[in-house]
Amino acid sequence: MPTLCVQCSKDRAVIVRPKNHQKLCKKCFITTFETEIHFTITSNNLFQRGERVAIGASGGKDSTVLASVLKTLNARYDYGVELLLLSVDEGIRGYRDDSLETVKRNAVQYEMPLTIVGYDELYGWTMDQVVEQVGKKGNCTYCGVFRRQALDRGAATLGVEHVVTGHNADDMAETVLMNLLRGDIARLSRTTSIITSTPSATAVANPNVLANIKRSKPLKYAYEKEIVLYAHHMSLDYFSTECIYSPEAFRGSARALIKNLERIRPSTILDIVRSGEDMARLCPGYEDNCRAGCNTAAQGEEEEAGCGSSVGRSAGGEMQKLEAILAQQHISEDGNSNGHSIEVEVKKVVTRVSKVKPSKKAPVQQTVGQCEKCGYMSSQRVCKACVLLEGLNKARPKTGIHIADGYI
Ligand SMILES: Nc1ncnc2c1ncn2[C@@H]1O[C@H](COP(=O)(O)OP(=O)(O)OP(=O)(O)O)[C@@H](O)[C@H]1O
Repeated sequence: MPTLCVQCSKDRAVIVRPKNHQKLCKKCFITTFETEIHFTITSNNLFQRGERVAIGASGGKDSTVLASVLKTLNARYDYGVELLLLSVDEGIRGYRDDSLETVKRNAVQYEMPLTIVGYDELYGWTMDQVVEQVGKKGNCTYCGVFRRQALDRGAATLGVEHVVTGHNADDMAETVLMNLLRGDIARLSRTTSIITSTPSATAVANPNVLANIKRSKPLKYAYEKEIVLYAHHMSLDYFSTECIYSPEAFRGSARALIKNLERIRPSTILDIVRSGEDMARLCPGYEDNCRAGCNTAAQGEEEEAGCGSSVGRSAGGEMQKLEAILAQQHISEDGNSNGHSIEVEVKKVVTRVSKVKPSKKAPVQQTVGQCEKCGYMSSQRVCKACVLLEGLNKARPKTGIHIADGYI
C-alpha cells in the first residue's frame, strides 16, 4: 500500500522533505516549495513593484531554481518586477564556459535577457591566469571578491539596482558556523541578513556610484536538498559540475559538521540560520545597520569573500550523490518513483575539522566609504579587489591596475 501525501491525502508520496521529513506528492512538494519562497519574499519586502531585478545566474542548480521560481511567482502573484539574468564569466576554461552555455539556454527558456560580464574585461585577469600566478590554494578569495564586484558592476551597467542570488539555507548555516568558529561576531551579524544594501548617505552623495545596489537572497530558507529535488521534479536545465579549482577547506569542514548534526536533527540547518539571526540582533550596532537598510554594502563586500559555497560542498560530493540517485530513480510521467527509497540518506562525510585559534578581535563596526582607486564601496581606503589586483599586477609591471573604464 503506497504512502499517501500528507497534504492532499490523494496522491502517492514521492518525496520525504529533508527539512521536516514530511511525505509529499510531487505536486504538493512543488507548490509548498514555491509558496515558502513567496512567503520569504513578501515577509521581507524583497521586491518593489516596477523594480528591475537581476538574477545572479551561474547556470548551477541554485540560481537556475531561483530564476524558474521567480518567473513563476512573479506571474502567479503579480509582483510587477522585471527579471533579467546577469552572469559573471570568471574565465575558468572547462567549467564556467560550459555553465554559461546553460545560462544561455535558460535565458531562452525563461524569456529573460542575459548579460555576461567577464573578469578579463573588468580586471584584466581571468581566474585561469590568477591560478597560474597564485596557485590553487587561496584562489577562491580572489574569485569571491572579484565576483561580488563584477555582479555590482554588471548591474550598474544595466541600470539595475537589485541583484538576487541563489544562496540557500545550507550556505547561510555554513557561513554562520564559520563566523562562529572564527569568533567573528561582527561578521556573523552582517552575513545573516537577507538584504544587504547601501547606507543612504553614500548613495545620496554619489548617486551614480556602484554602492547603490541592493542584494537579496530569496532562497535563504530553502534547503539545498529541496532545491535539487525541485530542479529534478521540474526538469530544470542546469549545470551540475563543480569548480575545477581547489575547495575552500574551512567551509567544507563547517559543512561536514552540519551534515553530521543534521543526521540526528533534521532541523539543524534552519536552527543554525535562526540562531545566527538571533545572535546578530545582539551584536552592537545591529539596529543602526538595519535602519541604514539592513547591512551596508561595504560590509557586504566581505560577506561572500572567498569562493562560493559550491566548492566547499564538493568535499563530501553530497549533492552529486543526490543527483545521481534521482537520475537513477527514473521518475515516471505521473511523478511516481520506481519504488526506490524516496528519502535520500547521505553517507557520513569524514572530514577533519581543523583547529580554530581563538580570536582576540573585538567586534568592529565599519563605516562605508569608497575605494580611492576604483570607486567601489569599501570600509578601507582601497577595496579588497584593488588590493588583490595590486598584488597580481606586481608580476605584470607594465599592466597597472585594470578596472574597467567608466566605473571610477
Ligand atoms: N558566475 C556567476 N555569475 C552570476 N552569479 C553567480 C556566479 N557565481 C555565483 N553566482 C551567484 O551566487 C550564488 C551563490 O554562488 P555559489 O558559488 O555559492 O554557487 P552555488 O551555491 O553552487 O549556486 P549555483 O547552484 O547557482 O551555482 C549563485 O546562486 C548565484 O546567484
